[in-house]
Amino acid sequence: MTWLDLPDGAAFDAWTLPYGIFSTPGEEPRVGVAVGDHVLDLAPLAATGGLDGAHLFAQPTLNPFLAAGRRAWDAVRGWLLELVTGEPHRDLVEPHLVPVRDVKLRRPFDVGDYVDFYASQTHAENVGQLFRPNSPGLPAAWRHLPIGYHGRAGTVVVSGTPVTRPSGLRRIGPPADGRVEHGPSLRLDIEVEAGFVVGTPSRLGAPVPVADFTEHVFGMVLVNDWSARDIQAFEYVPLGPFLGKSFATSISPWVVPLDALSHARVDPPPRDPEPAAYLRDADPWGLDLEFTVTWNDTVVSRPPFAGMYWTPAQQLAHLTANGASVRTGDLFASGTVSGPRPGGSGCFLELTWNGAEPVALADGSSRSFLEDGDTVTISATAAGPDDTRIHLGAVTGQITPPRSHDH
Ligand SMILES: O=C(O)/C=C/C(=O)CC(=O)CC(=O)O
Ligand SMILES: [Ca+2]
Ligand SMILES: [Mg+2]
Repeated sequence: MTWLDLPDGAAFDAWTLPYGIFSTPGEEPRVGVAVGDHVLDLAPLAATGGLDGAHLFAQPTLNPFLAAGRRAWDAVRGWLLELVTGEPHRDLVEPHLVPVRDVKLRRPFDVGDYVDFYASQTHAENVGQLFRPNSPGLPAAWRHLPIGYHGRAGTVVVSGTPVTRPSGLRRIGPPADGRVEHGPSLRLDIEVEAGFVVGTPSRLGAPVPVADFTEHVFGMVLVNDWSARDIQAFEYVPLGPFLGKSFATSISPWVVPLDALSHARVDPPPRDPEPAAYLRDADPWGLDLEFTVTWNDTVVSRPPFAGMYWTPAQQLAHLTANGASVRTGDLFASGTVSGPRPGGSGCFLELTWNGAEPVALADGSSRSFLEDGDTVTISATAAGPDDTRIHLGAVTGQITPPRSHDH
């Protein structure tokens, strides 16, 4: 279906066509589209190929293209699909393919507001048991609305950015001892999530109906919501996560357009109770995505996204239900993706049951939480055309030691 010579394996195919920001030595960062092991340099291709709006791609961020809206996104994707599938376009396209090994990938968009949800029932029940052993499993509101919190947009970093181990106040010893100390986190964790990127803004005072999701949301990134469990567990009552998560949130460099996920739509789980009218959808859909979590060189889990209780469209409807508006570049993440079966944990808190059941890595070592020098890579696939699975890229990060005066 494509004239491109694509490598086998984990690379993007000629259908996914994700957008990112890349630079080459001595040149300005600009918009690229990933295919195989190449990046398509969109601005000069659009200029020579006669596409309107080439200026949207000679930019150091995707925001102008995100703001251009659904009709522009559809037009550019249609044009790209035509170019990569039609052999006659080869001479036009080939001069604008840059080997991915020669480029530096940047944070793909300027993040407006960042919201993190809590949509996996398994994750909510597990964290409930571990953090609140004497309380009911799910919080009272959980089945009525998609619980979330506003996170820190300014510390959303692109894949590959080192993550410094945060320091903070945490309990030492049994809670009954009441000892609290300041120091480097001893329970540094990951959270596997899908992040949704807003293109078209909404108006202040005008909630976004569930059915309008695709008018506003451009696409998806992979998210690692790094979490310092000891700092979080001490600080979060009653206002929620603060310093335990705000030090860094990593996203993949490539934003996969929603249209590339059209074959991955699945029915969400049954709802009980029936949600309020503003959260109902005539045609509700979740996504069949499968994540893979690699800790150093060992695959430690494969969290499935299809069973997430609240859908991205319900999350956007909820986020705006009080009249709060969204802006171009806003990011909202699904919440930790943990499936009900063994091997599906989306964080190490659950995988190792708060350290009680360490995991063995391929090098013979074992882990409960992250150590300095550890690298975690989260990749994902989705159901694609013709029963294929498409690759959605990866988000990776390595832990660097705490700043020296924090010891
Ligand atoms: O249940 C809690 O107190 C905390 C839960 C989390 O840390 C998870 C969070 O950030 C939301 C999510 O990713 O699902
Ligand atoms: Ca999270
Ligand atoms: Mg975070």
